[in-house]
Amino acid sequence: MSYPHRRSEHMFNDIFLPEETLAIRAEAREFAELKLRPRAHSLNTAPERRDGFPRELFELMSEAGLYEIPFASDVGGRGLKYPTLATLVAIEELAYYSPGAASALYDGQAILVGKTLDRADPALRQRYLPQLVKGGFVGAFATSEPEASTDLSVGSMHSRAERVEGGWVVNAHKRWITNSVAADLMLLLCRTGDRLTMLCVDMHASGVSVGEPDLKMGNHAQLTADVHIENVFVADDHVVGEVGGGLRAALGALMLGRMGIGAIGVGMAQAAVDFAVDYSSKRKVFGQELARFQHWQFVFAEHALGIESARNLYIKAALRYDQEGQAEVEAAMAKIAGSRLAVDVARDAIQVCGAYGFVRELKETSTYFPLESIYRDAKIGEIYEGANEVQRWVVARNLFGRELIG
Ligand SMILES: CC(C)(COP(=O)(O)OP(=O)(O)OC[C@H]1O[C@@H](n2cnc3c(N)ncnc32)[C@H](O)[C@@H]1OP(=O)(O)O)[C@@H](O)C(=O)NCCC(=O)NCCSC(=O)CCS(=O)O
Repeated sequence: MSYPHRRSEHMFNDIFLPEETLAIRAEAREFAELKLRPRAHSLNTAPERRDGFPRELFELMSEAGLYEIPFASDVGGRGLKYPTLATLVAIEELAYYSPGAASALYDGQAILVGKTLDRADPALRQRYLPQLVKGGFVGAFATSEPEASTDLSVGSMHSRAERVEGGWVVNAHKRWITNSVAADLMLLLCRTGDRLTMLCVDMHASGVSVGEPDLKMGNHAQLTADVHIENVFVADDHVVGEVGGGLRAALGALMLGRMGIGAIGVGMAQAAVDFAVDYSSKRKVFGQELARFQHWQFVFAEHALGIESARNLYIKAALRYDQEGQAEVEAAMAKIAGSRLAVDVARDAIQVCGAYGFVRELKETSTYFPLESIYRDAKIGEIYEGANEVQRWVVARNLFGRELIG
């Protein structure tokens, strides 16, 4: 396919972003154009397979230094002043071509795994984070279970670790675990008595097994699978944070992950708008271009407004986090706005493009079309890393107060 002009070039001004963030956007965009774009169609449409982990892309991302962006220089990172902001801008650029790859290889690897390790105790952090920054291992972040995901309370969690001398013996069954088919290390949330604890588990230990990847509606580049852990020993020095502090560790990382989902939604929405605006500016019906119909002008003007708002929201969430170390409400809002926008834009973009929106590959001309996969990929944003209903709850309890809302 021929790629459309990016409307964000003249519609969105990064005027208040620091120079370092602008440089990261340019760098990530160049990487996405050169390395991701040629692989995007296959990544976004090939069905999930156990041997389908996009290792080549993972290695290209490592070589390009993309995993250095979120971290401080003592672990080999860039040592940026606004690392979260830079990370989110990079994730938006990756998601423009492949939301699934952006989600698995950046949100999952760099944010959920990387940022959790970043806040682990110094020895564990130094042991693993420099390796992650160099692309030395694939990580997985495991909170969800067959019957626990939105509700991560102790009562709903079945995975558990029992105290033994020098550490813990773990028995667990986790579900929807991103990157697990290729993971070397997994951060596991489990019960330790009446509290939850996060443990760092060697995925090559005997007793760890990973199922076949799930066949999902979208995000095919993001492989998820069940993980079973039977009587695996985890030493005390592989507890992430404090014993009993696992939910705090998980929710702290998920808060950043939710900003990432917001940025992914913006990248997808921008890609869909760019394609649809190009198409509707050229395609004639009843003697005039689709874009001349006021209906479509209003629809896409609303979506331009939505992109402007959602992009500014994730930027604000990241900036606040970089300055104050907390941005729970902004992260929740950024996730809702970006993920909802992606679904809405993808639906309307397909509608205006008709069959050229619905098709994945036109056989007559061997041409690929992007909207079909964007529509499929968009839906999960409203669900994972804390369903949008939970995000509304987070906003509401800040609005009304915990005494009333809980
Ligand atoms: C539904 C919830 C919002 C309910 O939360 P709770 O009221 O049960 O929890 P809190 O009392 O608010 O907090 C518990 C604990 O965590 C600490 N905490 C909370 N927020 C933060 C934060 N932003 N940063 C750091 N720490 C935080 C808080 O201080 C408490 O610590 P202590 O107990 O005092 O030590 C909540 O349960 C929720 O958000 N649920 C959704 C869970 C979720 O996102 N599930 C998705 C799982 S992962 C996934 O989808 C796939 C990932 S993928 O592969 O991409």
